[in-house]
Amino acid sequence: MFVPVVIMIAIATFVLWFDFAPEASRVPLALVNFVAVLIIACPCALGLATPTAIMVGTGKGAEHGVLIRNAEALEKAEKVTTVLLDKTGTITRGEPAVTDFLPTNGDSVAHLLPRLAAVERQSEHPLAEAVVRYADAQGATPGSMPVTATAFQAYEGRGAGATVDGQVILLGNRRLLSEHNVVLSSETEQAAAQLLSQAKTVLYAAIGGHVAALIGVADTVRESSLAAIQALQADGIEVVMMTGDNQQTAAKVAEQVGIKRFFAEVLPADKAGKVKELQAEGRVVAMVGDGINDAPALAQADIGLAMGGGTDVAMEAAGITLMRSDLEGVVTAIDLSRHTMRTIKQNLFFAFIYNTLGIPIAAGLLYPFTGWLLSPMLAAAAMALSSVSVLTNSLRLRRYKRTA
Ligand SMILES: Nc1ncnc2c1ncn2[C@@H]1O[C@H](COP(=O)(O)OP(=O)(O)OP(=O)(O)O)[C@@H](O)[C@H]1O
Ligand SMILES: [Cu+]
Repeated sequence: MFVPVVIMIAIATFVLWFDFAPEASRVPLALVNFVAVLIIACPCALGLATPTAIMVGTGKGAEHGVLIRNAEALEKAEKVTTVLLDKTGTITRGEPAVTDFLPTNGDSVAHLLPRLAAVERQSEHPLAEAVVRYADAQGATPGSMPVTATAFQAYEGRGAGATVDGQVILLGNRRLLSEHNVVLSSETEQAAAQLLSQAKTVLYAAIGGHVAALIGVADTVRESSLAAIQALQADGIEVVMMTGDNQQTAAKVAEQVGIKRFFAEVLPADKAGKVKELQAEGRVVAMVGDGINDAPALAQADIGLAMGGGTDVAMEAAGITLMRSDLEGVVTAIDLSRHTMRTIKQNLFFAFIYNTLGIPIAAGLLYPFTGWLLSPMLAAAAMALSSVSVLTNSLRLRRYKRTA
């Protein structure tokens, strides 16, 4: 579009000068102005406008621990209206630790713990690791035979199960037990409610179809989470939380960090669906997560941000990786995107104004009134100047400091 129009203007310039200029000088004048139009119209500044700003912006991001893998993420971040945060490992540290171990039917801890740990040793879930770590720290009864679990089964988003000493052991959330028709006594319910009220995750262990223990697991909220979430909200961005954890624990954590809307008990397979739901409400969604099961949601979101300490799968699915592993990076990414996009708009203006003002002058439009003509040399200088101003403007981004 641009090129044919410029060529047409150049040809028109030639023809008009040829027709209207004095006989003697009409060929050189027509030729010189023809060339001047072509030179001033050279869109090199236009071509530099976006990539230079993106380059400087990306470098600036890296300096602040925000690794931008694709330019598209940087361009889109300014349009984000909703930030969807995974709970575990994103808002919280993702270092769960067992704080309570409550046998519920008379079995001793020494009897239960090695059996439950044997099941969890075969699971890769962070909560399973917490149970194993706890069991190891308690020192499984010395001299006793190591317990082995067979027929291990992982229940996605619910827990795990295996057979130990010929008995089926189930370990996971409430849903896992309900699905296996294990009923809870009212005392057990109360003990669980007590743990839940402390923002702990409760794991229910059933042996042979009966509840045998409750395990309380705590994961602390990162110190920086609250401030980052408040900064986003102050910017008019809605912050939503999503987790596979239970309703009560989710509500507690959300409350601690000032989040009003959250989705709890979301199965791993449904996480991407939640992103779609928000997008269907007309929101531009940035998803922040760390786990393997966050990857589809990260890919579905308009921008995916992965925690640097998280899984490789998450980082691969995300356009941006936060090296400092805290939510500050989300604020920086969005703020940086705004600055970069503003720079790009200014650049396009600079590039465009040179061309649009330059072309008519080069064509000799002002000649009849002022006697002004743009020699090809000046045209070349003007063109170079537009590129220089675009570059200088992009380099201004190097002084970027986060404002929020
Ligand atoms: N190996 C396991 N052992 C015990 N409980 C488990 C196990 N795997 C899953 N669960 C239970 O299922 C729930 C959901 O697990 P899921 O992996 O979907 O999310 P999450 O780890 O709780 O957190 P988030 O979604 O915030 O990253 C856990 O909160 C836990 O109660
Ligand atoms: Cu040029």
